[in-house]
Amino acid sequence: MVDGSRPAVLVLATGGTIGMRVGEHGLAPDPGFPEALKDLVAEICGPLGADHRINHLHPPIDSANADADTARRIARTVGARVRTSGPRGVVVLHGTDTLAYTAARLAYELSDLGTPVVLTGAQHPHGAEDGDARSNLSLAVKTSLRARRDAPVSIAFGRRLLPAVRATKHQAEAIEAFRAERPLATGATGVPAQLRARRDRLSPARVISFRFVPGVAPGDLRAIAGAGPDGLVLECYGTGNAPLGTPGMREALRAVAAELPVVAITQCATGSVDFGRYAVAKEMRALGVIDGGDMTLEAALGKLAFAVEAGLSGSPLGSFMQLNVLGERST
Ligand SMILES: NC(=O)C[C@H](N)C(=O)O
Repeated sequence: MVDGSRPAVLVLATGGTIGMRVGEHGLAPDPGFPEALKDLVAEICGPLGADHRINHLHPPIDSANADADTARRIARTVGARVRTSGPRGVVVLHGTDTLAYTAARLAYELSDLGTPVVLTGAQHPHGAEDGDARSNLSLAVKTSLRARRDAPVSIAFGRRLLPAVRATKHQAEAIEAFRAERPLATGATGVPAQLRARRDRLSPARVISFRFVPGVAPGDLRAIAGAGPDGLVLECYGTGNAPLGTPGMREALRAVAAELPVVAITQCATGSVDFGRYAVAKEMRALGVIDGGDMTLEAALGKLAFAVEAGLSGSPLGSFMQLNVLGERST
Protein backbone atom coordinates (compact mmCIF):
# COMPACT_ATOMS: atom_id res chain seq x y z
CA MET A 1 0.00 0.00 0.00
CA VAL A 2 3.06 2.30 0.14
CA ASP A 3 5.21 3.05 -2.94
CA GLY A 4 7.44 5.71 -1.36
CA SER A 5 6.80 8.44 -3.94
CA ARG A 6 3.32 9.29 -2.67
CA PRO A 7 2.43 10.74 0.72
CA ALA A 8 1.24 8.14 3.19
CA VAL A 9 -1.01 8.30 6.18
CA LEU A 10 -0.57 6.06 9.20
CA VAL A 11 -3.83 5.09 10.89
CA LEU A 12 -3.58 3.72 14.42
CA ALA A 13 -6.82 2.19 15.69
CA THR A 14 -7.08 1.95 19.48
CA GLY A 15 -10.77 1.12 20.00
CA GLY A 16 -13.94 3.10 20.58
CA THR A 17 -17.41 2.98 19.10
CA ILE A 18 -16.06 3.51 15.59
CA GLY A 19 -14.76 -0.08 15.67
CA MET A 20 -17.74 -1.64 17.41
CA ARG A 21 -20.94 -3.37 16.43
CA VAL A 22 -24.10 -4.19 18.32
CA GLY A 23 -23.79 -7.58 20.04
CA GLU A 24 -25.84 -9.54 22.51
CA HIS A 25 -24.88 -7.26 25.41
CA GLY A 26 -24.75 -3.97 23.53
CA LEU A 27 -21.96 -2.27 21.59
CA ALA A 28 -18.64 -4.16 21.72
CA PRO A 29 -15.49 -4.42 19.55
CA ASP A 30 -16.29 -5.81 16.08
CA PRO A 31 -13.87 -8.57 15.02
CA GLY A 32 -14.59 -7.55 11.41
CA PHE A 33 -13.42 -3.96 11.94
CA PRO A 34 -9.80 -4.40 10.75
CA GLU A 35 -11.04 -5.57 7.33
CA ALA A 36 -13.70 -2.88 7.13
CA LEU A 37 -11.17 -0.21 8.14
CA LYS A 38 -8.81 -1.27 5.35
CA ASP A 39 -11.56 -0.71 2.79
CA LEU A 40 -12.66 2.57 4.33
CA VAL A 41 -9.15 4.03 4.50
CA ALA A 42 -8.36 2.87 0.95
CA GLU A 43 -11.55 4.55 -0.34
CA ILE A 44 -10.63 7.80 1.40
CA CYS A 45 -6.93 7.80 0.46
CA GLY A 46 -7.35 6.73 -3.20
CA PRO A 47 -8.83 10.01 -4.52
CA LEU A 48 -6.26 11.95 -2.46
CA GLY A 49 -3.37 10.17 -4.17
CA ALA A 50 -2.17 8.97 -0.78
CA ASP A 51 -0.97 5.60 0.48
CA HIS A 52 -1.77 4.23 3.88
CA ARG A 53 -0.66 1.90 6.64
CA ILE A 54 -2.96 0.68 9.38
CA ASN A 55 -1.94 -0.47 12.84
CA HIS A 56 -4.14 -1.68 15.67
CA LEU A 57 -3.50 -1.53 19.39
CA HIS A 58 -4.48 -4.84 20.97
CA PRO A 59 -6.91 -5.34 22.45
CA PRO A 60 -9.16 -2.54 21.18
CA ILE A 61 -10.76 -0.84 24.18
CA ASP A 62 -13.84 1.11 25.02
CA SER A 63 -11.97 4.29 25.87
CA ALA A 64 -13.82 4.46 29.20
CA ASN A 65 -11.25 1.80 30.17
CA ALA A 66 -8.25 4.00 29.35
CA ASP A 67 -5.77 4.05 32.23
CA ALA A 68 -2.73 6.10 33.21
CA ASP A 69 -0.59 4.29 30.62
CA THR A 70 -2.95 4.40 27.62
CA ALA A 71 -1.88 7.74 26.14
CA ARG A 72 1.80 6.97 26.75
CA ARG A 73 1.41 3.66 24.95
CA ILE A 74 -0.24 5.36 22.00
CA ALA A 75 2.53 7.99 21.95
CA ARG A 76 5.25 5.33 22.01
CA THR A 77 3.57 3.39 19.19
CA VAL A 78 3.10 6.50 17.03
CA GLY A 79 6.71 7.58 17.65
CA ALA A 80 8.10 4.14 16.72
CA ARG A 81 5.95 3.80 13.57
CA VAL A 82 6.77 7.32 12.40
CA ARG A 83 10.48 6.62 12.80
CA THR A 84 10.27 3.41 10.77
CA SER A 85 7.79 4.34 8.04
CA GLY A 86 7.93 8.18 7.84
CA PRO A 87 4.29 8.93 6.99
CA ARG A 88 3.14 12.42 5.99
CA GLY A 89 0.40 12.32 8.61
CA VAL A 90 -0.91 10.20 11.50
CA VAL A 91 -4.55 9.52 12.39
CA VAL A 92 -5.36 8.00 15.77
CA LEU A 93 -8.79 6.37 16.07
CA HIS A 94 -9.96 6.58 19.66
CA GLY A 95 -13.15 6.22 21.65
CA THR A 96 -14.80 9.56 22.30
CA ASP A 97 -15.17 9.18 26.07
CA THR A 98 -11.52 9.85 26.86
CA LEU A 99 -10.36 11.10 23.47
CA ALA A 100 -9.78 14.65 24.69
CA TYR A 101 -7.64 13.39 27.61
CA THR A 102 -5.48 11.27 25.31
CA ALA A 103 -5.26 14.09 22.74
CA ALA A 104 -4.04 16.58 25.34
CA ARG A 105 -1.41 14.15 26.63
CA LEU A 106 -0.23 13.32 23.09
CA ALA A 107 0.19 17.04 22.43
CA TYR A 108 3.03 17.11 25.00
CA GLU A 109 4.43 13.69 24.16
CA LEU A 110 4.56 14.26 20.40
CA SER A 111 5.25 18.00 20.19
CA ASP A 112 8.51 17.43 18.30
CA LEU A 113 7.36 14.54 16.08
CA GLY A 114 7.52 16.60 12.88
CA THR A 115 4.44 14.78 11.56
CA PRO A 116 0.88 16.02 12.10
CA VAL A 117 -1.19 13.86 14.46
CA VAL A 118 -4.99 14.02 14.28
CA LEU A 119 -7.36 12.12 16.57
CA THR A 120 -10.83 11.07 15.62
CA GLY A 121 -13.48 8.47 16.39
CA ALA A 122 -17.23 8.30 16.04
CA GLN A 123 -20.45 8.51 17.97
CA HIS A 124 -21.85 5.64 15.86
CA PRO A 125 -20.25 2.32 14.86
CA HIS A 126 -18.57 2.09 11.44
CA GLY A 127 -21.40 -0.06 10.07
CA ALA A 128 -24.22 2.31 11.06
CA GLU A 129 -26.29 3.79 8.30
CA ASP A 130 -25.80 7.58 8.15
CA GLY A 131 -23.18 7.26 10.90
CA ASP A 132 -20.27 9.64 11.41
CA ALA A 133 -17.38 7.15 11.09
CA ARG A 134 -16.61 7.77 7.42
CA SER A 135 -16.90 11.55 7.52
CA ASN A 136 -14.77 11.87 10.67
CA LEU A 137 -12.11 9.54 9.32
CA SER A 138 -12.07 11.38 6.01
CA LEU A 139 -11.66 14.77 7.73
CA ALA A 140 -8.88 13.40 9.91
CA VAL A 141 -6.99 11.82 6.98
CA LYS A 142 -7.22 15.00 4.89
CA THR A 143 -6.12 17.15 7.82
CA SER A 144 -3.17 14.93 8.65
CA LEU A 145 -1.98 15.04 5.03
CA ARG A 146 -2.41 18.79 4.60
CA ALA A 147 -1.37 20.23 7.96
CA ARG A 148 2.05 21.79 8.48
CA ARG A 149 4.56 19.20 9.57
CA ASP A 150 4.93 20.93 12.93
CA ALA A 151 1.18 21.47 13.42
CA PRO A 152 -0.02 20.89 16.99
CA VAL A 153 -1.93 17.69 17.75
CA SER A 154 -5.58 18.19 16.84
CA ILE A 155 -9.00 16.56 16.92
CA ALA A 156 -11.11 16.18 13.77
CA PHE A 157 -14.69 15.41 14.70
CA GLY A 158 -18.20 16.34 13.55
CA ARG A 159 -16.92 18.67 10.81
CA ARG A 160 -14.78 20.55 13.35
CA LEU A 161 -11.03 20.81 13.80
CA LEU A 162 -10.00 21.55 17.35
CA PRO A 163 -6.64 22.04 19.08
CA ALA A 164 -6.01 19.07 21.39
CA VAL A 165 -4.95 21.21 24.35
CA ARG A 166 -8.22 23.17 24.35
CA ALA A 167 -10.80 20.49 23.49
CA THR A 168 -13.42 18.83 25.69
CA LYS A 169 -16.16 16.31 25.01
CA HIS A 170 -19.31 18.27 25.67
CA GLN A 171 -22.02 16.20 24.00
CA ALA A 172 -22.78 12.58 24.89
CA GLU A 173 -24.72 11.75 21.71
CA ALA A 174 -24.55 14.50 19.09
CA ILE A 175 -22.25 14.28 16.11
CA GLU A 176 -20.49 17.51 17.17
CA ALA A 177 -19.23 15.80 20.31
CA PHE A 178 -16.27 18.08 21.03
CA ARG A 179 -15.77 21.76 21.47
CA ALA A 180 -13.01 24.16 22.43
CA GLU A 181 -14.37 27.04 24.48
CA ARG A 182 -11.08 28.87 24.44
CA PRO A 183 -8.86 29.37 21.38
CA LEU A 184 -5.28 28.17 21.27
CA ALA A 185 -3.36 30.79 23.28
CA THR A 186 -0.74 32.71 21.37
CA GLY A 187 2.88 33.01 22.47
CA ALA A 188 3.45 29.33 23.30
CA THR A 189 7.04 28.53 24.32
CA GLY A 190 7.11 24.89 23.17
CA VAL A 191 8.14 21.95 25.35
CA PRO A 192 11.64 22.64 26.72
CA ALA A 193 14.16 20.38 24.99
CA GLN A 194 15.50 18.94 28.24
CA LEU A 195 11.99 17.75 29.18
CA ARG A 196 11.40 16.13 25.80
CA ALA A 197 14.49 14.04 26.27
CA ARG A 198 13.79 13.11 29.89
CA ARG A 199 11.71 10.21 31.03
CA ASP A 200 12.62 9.65 34.66
CA ARG A 201 9.79 7.29 35.50
CA LEU A 202 9.20 3.88 34.05
CA SER A 203 5.75 3.66 35.60
CA PRO A 204 3.04 6.05 34.37
CA ALA A 205 2.19 9.01 36.58
CA ARG A 206 -1.32 8.68 38.00
CA VAL A 207 -2.73 12.20 37.94
CA ILE A 208 -6.37 12.65 38.90
CA SER A 209 -8.88 15.40 39.62
CA PHE A 210 -11.01 16.46 42.56
CA ARG A 211 -14.03 18.72 42.15
CA PHE A 212 -15.18 21.00 44.94
CA VAL A 213 -18.94 20.90 45.51
CA PRO A 214 -20.92 22.09 48.51
CA GLY A 215 -20.68 19.19 50.93
CA VAL A 216 -17.02 18.33 50.36
CA ALA A 217 -15.30 17.59 53.67
CA PRO A 218 -11.56 17.80 54.47
CA GLY A 219 -11.55 14.01 54.86
CA ASP A 220 -12.58 13.61 51.21
CA LEU A 221 -9.52 15.50 50.10
CA ARG A 222 -7.26 13.56 52.47
CA ALA A 223 -8.77 10.27 51.31
CA ILE A 224 -8.19 10.99 47.65
CA ALA A 225 -4.58 11.96 48.33
CA GLY A 226 -4.23 8.89 50.56
CA ALA A 227 -4.93 6.65 47.57
CA GLY A 228 -1.47 7.61 46.30
CA PRO A 229 -1.91 9.66 43.12
CA ASP A 230 1.17 11.39 41.71
CA GLY A 231 -0.60 14.68 41.14
CA LEU A 232 -3.96 16.34 41.66
CA VAL A 233 -5.95 18.85 39.60
CA LEU A 234 -8.45 20.71 41.76
CA GLU A 235 -11.59 21.83 39.97
CA CYS A 236 -12.28 25.03 41.87
CA TYR A 237 -15.21 27.42 41.85
CA GLY A 238 -15.09 30.51 39.63
CA THR A 239 -11.70 32.22 39.66
CA GLY A 240 -10.09 29.59 41.88
CA ASN A 241 -12.15 29.58 45.06
CA ALA A 242 -12.49 26.65 47.45
CA PRO A 243 -14.42 26.12 50.71
CA LEU A 244 -11.49 27.12 52.92
CA GLY A 245 -13.94 28.26 55.59
CA THR A 246 -14.91 24.62 56.25
CA PRO A 247 -13.13 23.59 59.47
CA GLY A 248 -10.06 21.51 58.65
CA MET A 249 -10.08 22.25 54.90
CA ARG A 250 -7.05 24.57 54.97
CA GLU A 251 -5.01 22.02 56.89
CA ALA A 252 -6.07 19.20 54.59
CA LEU A 253 -5.16 21.18 51.49
CA ARG A 254 -1.80 22.25 52.94
CA ALA A 255 -0.99 18.63 53.83
CA VAL A 256 -1.98 17.33 50.39
CA ALA A 257 -0.04 20.08 48.55
CA ALA A 258 3.05 19.25 50.63
CA GLU A 259 2.85 15.65 49.41
CA LEU A 260 1.84 16.06 45.76
CA PRO A 261 1.74 18.72 43.07
CA VAL A 262 -1.74 20.30 43.22
CA VAL A 263 -2.98 22.48 40.35
CA ALA A 264 -6.13 24.63 40.51
CA ILE A 265 -8.35 25.15 37.47
CA THR A 266 -11.85 26.57 37.20
CA GLN A 267 -15.02 24.49 36.94
CA CYS A 268 -16.40 27.14 34.59
CA ALA A 269 -16.39 26.41 30.86
CA THR A 270 -14.69 29.74 30.17
CA GLY A 271 -12.63 32.19 32.19
CA SER A 272 -9.62 31.57 34.37
CA VAL A 273 -8.25 31.03 37.84
CA ASP A 274 -7.07 34.32 39.34
CA PHE A 275 -5.53 33.82 42.76
CA GLY A 276 -5.24 37.58 43.23
CA ARG A 277 -9.00 38.26 43.13
CA TYR A 278 -10.61 36.84 46.27
CA ALA A 279 -9.11 36.43 49.72
CA VAL A 280 -10.00 32.70 49.72
CA ALA A 281 -8.28 32.21 46.37
CA LYS A 282 -5.21 34.15 47.50
CA GLU A 283 -4.86 31.69 50.34
CA MET A 284 -4.71 28.81 47.87
CA ARG A 285 -1.33 29.97 46.65
CA ALA A 286 -0.07 30.30 50.22
CA LEU A 287 -1.18 26.70 50.85
CA GLY A 288 1.05 25.52 48.00
CA VAL A 289 -1.53 25.18 45.21
CA ILE A 290 -0.33 25.94 41.65
CA ASP A 291 -2.38 28.39 39.55
CA GLY A 292 -3.67 26.48 36.50
CA GLY A 293 -4.95 29.61 34.71
CA ASP A 294 -7.57 28.82 32.06
CA MET A 295 -6.39 25.30 31.23
CA THR A 296 -9.02 22.69 30.52
CA LEU A 297 -9.16 19.74 32.88
CA GLU A 298 -7.82 17.51 30.12
CA ALA A 299 -4.85 19.77 29.37
CA ALA A 300 -4.02 20.26 33.05
CA LEU A 301 -4.03 16.49 33.68
CA GLY A 302 -1.97 15.70 30.57
CA LYS A 303 0.56 18.46 31.24
CA LEU A 304 0.94 17.56 34.90
CA ALA A 305 1.43 13.84 34.17
CA PHE A 306 3.97 14.72 31.48
CA ALA A 307 5.86 17.00 33.90
CA VAL A 308 5.87 14.44 36.73
CA GLU A 309 7.13 11.71 34.39
CA ALA A 310 9.89 14.04 33.21
CA GLY A 311 11.04 14.25 36.81
CA LEU A 312 9.89 17.79 37.62
CA SER A 313 8.86 18.64 41.16
CA GLY A 314 8.72 21.66 43.48
CA SER A 315 9.11 25.09 41.98
CA PRO A 316 10.40 23.97 38.51
CA LEU A 317 7.17 21.98 38.20
CA GLY A 318 5.11 24.98 39.35
CA SER A 319 6.83 27.22 36.80
CA PHE A 320 6.27 24.71 33.99
CA MET A 321 2.58 24.40 34.84
CA GLN A 322 2.23 28.18 34.71
CA LEU A 323 3.96 28.50 31.32
CA ASN A 324 2.00 28.63 28.09
CA VAL A 325 3.79 25.66 26.55
CA LEU A 326 1.54 24.62 23.65
CA GLY A 327 -1.22 27.23 23.65
CA GLU A 328 -3.01 25.49 26.54
CA ARG A 329 -3.25 28.59 28.76
CA SER A 330 -3.54 32.30 28.22
CA THR A 331 -0.98 34.36 30.06
N1 LIG B 1 -18.34 7.09 21.04
C1 LIG B 1 -17.45 6.37 21.71
O1 LIG B 1 -16.41 6.04 21.17
C2 LIG B 1 -17.79 6.02 23.13
C3 LIG B 1 -17.12 4.77 23.65
N2 LIG B 1 -17.67 4.44 24.95
C4 LIG B 1 -15.61 4.94 23.81
O2 LIG B 1 -15.19 5.95 24.29
O3 LIG B 1 -14.87 4.06 23.49
